[in-house]
Amino acid sequence: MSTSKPIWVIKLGGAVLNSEEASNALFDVMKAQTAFHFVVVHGGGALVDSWLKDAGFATAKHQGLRISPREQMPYIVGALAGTANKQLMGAALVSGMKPIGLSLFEAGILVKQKLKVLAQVGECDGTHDGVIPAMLNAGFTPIVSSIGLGEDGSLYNVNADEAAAAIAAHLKAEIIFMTDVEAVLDANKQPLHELNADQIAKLIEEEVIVGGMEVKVKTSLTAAEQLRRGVYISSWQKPENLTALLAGEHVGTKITP
Ligand SMILES: Nc1ncnc2c1ncn2[C@@H]1O[C@H](COP(=O)(O)OP(=O)(O)O)[C@@H](O)[C@H]1O
Ligand SMILES: CC(=O)N[C@@H](CCC(=O)OP(=O)(O)O)C(=O)O
Repeated sequence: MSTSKPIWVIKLGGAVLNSEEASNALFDVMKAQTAFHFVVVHGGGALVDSWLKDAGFATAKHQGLRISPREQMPYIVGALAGTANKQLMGAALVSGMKPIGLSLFEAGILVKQKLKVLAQVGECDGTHDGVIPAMLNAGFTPIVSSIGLGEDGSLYNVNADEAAAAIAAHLKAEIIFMTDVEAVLDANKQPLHELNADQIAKLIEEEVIVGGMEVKVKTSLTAAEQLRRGVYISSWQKPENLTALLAGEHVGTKITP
């Protein structure tokens, strides 16, 4: 099914959940941009950290991905597909949008286990039609968590940047990664305006880009290669960044294929 307008996938890092002002302002921008359809894909890593801590679990990451033992999944799913998703739906509603909360399955993305050592961490593994085009045509704004379902019906925790990129590829949509820093920073904490594959590999090797940002730059590079154009990483802290990016202006770091 095709849609009447170009689609933009907006990946929102989970820290936006701590700023009602920023999330409301971002949805105000989307509401005002009537020439586009928007699909919001969100994280919530910090919320998961706090829920797991409160429940008495230790949590660890491997190359930016949270090792997700089966017994922790109720908390991870509850935080991401529950509280984080519904909180953002509330913000969208306040901006006059009609939000619909989805997981990766309804968004058309199938998931399988990534690596045995990461337990219930999923990776995107194929697609089916999903409901997003129908929802967009019906006037809804999909708000998608990064919780996925495997073929056997078990729940998986997918990194939200990877989830957003898979949805954008599936929908043949454009994508913007909005995070809690203005740009990718160099070893002197200065913003990098543009990065290509070689520079990314070097900065990861030198451990200048680490953790969540390592996943984000790698995923952005794959998305840029698929789209055959630059993909931006910038901050949700300034909602005007989103307006500028939609107008084709340079904000933050451009990852080039
Ligand atoms: N070179 C770097 N430049 C900027 N941020 C970096 C860098 N390396 C690691 N980071 C960290 O990556 C974080 C963003 O990744 P992450 O927390 O996964 O974001 P999000 O939740 O928005 O997806 C930043 O807040 C910063 O702490
Ligand atoms: C497997 C994995 O690491 N999943 C992430 C999903 C949330 C996420 O990616 O949140 P941000 O976008 O806020 O970083 C996690 O559990 O933290």
